[in-house]
Amino acid sequence: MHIEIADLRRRFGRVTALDGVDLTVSGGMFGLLGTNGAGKTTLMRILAGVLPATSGRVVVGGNDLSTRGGRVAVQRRLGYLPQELGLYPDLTPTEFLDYVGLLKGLDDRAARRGQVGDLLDLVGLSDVAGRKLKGFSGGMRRRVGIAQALLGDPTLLIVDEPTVGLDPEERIRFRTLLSSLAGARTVLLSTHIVEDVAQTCRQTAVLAAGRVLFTGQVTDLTARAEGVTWEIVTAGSPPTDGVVVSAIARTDGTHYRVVSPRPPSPDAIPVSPSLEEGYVALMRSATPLPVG
Ligand SMILES: Nc1ncnc2c1ncn2[C@@H]1O[C@H](COP(=O)(O)OP(=O)(O)OP(=O)(O)O)[C@@H](O)[C@H]1O
Repeated sequence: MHIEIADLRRRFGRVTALDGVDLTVSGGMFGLLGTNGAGKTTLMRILAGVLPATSGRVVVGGNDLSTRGGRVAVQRRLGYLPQELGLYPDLTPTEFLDYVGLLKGLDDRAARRGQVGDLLDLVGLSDVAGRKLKGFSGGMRRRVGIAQALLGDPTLLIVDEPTVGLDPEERIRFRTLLSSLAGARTVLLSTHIVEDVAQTCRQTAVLAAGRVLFTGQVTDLTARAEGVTWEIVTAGSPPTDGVVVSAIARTDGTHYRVVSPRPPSPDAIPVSPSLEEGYVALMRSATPLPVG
């Protein structure tokens, strides 16, 4: 589903959460990166039709979100997993999904129950379908969350920071699930975890202080750190020039990877960057250096 955003602004009192966002999203999985407070949740909530924009234009699948008709049309084709999804602790996943299905207008009881069963299968929760939600781990809760978002077979799936707080194994499992859902759908994934985008998305955008700093192919964001990423191996003190992205202690010394416009030491070796290093290079180039 095609999304077109033009000069989108949203203020909360004196806080400007979105400050003139222009963005185009087409099918597949799209990663929205940004630090805490960058405006990701605000953008997701506007796209989901639960928060109005202050100004600007958002068109989703040909529907203008500034009109009620447009919002209703989009909500019919939308699945949304907000950052904080309230689950009813005394319900089982089957009961919870059945309830959300009713709210989404899936009136045919047998068809709804069928869909709930299929979705529990898809997210790997069939074995615990009869257990109360209050005993579920963070990863299991997130999987219930994605199942409720998928009720009604939406063509657009919006997921806000879905991997926060998950252990590494759960995180990998969850993002693999998201990738598998992106085939025929557009999946918009908001996150501050660069690795989630590196592993799942071809297209990405980076938000900072309510503005789009970058939008395009993930490989082009990685390329931002081309020629400015270095490796240094030393048993001495850490490099002070540039941003140290990783430090791994090995028998021959600590291996530092550094993003810096200049070689951070005479024996620094230029290396191929990762997406995380591309992100760091972008953020660094966008941050004015302190004067003096
Ligand atoms: N309902 C609100 N009332 C007042 N300020 C808000 C509201 N929602 C968001 N903001 C402010 O807007 C800015 C953007 O917030 P937003 O939650 O969209 O960022 P984010 O990128 O999703 O960050 P996080 O990853 O921390 O959720 C922040 O300064 C935040 O404090």
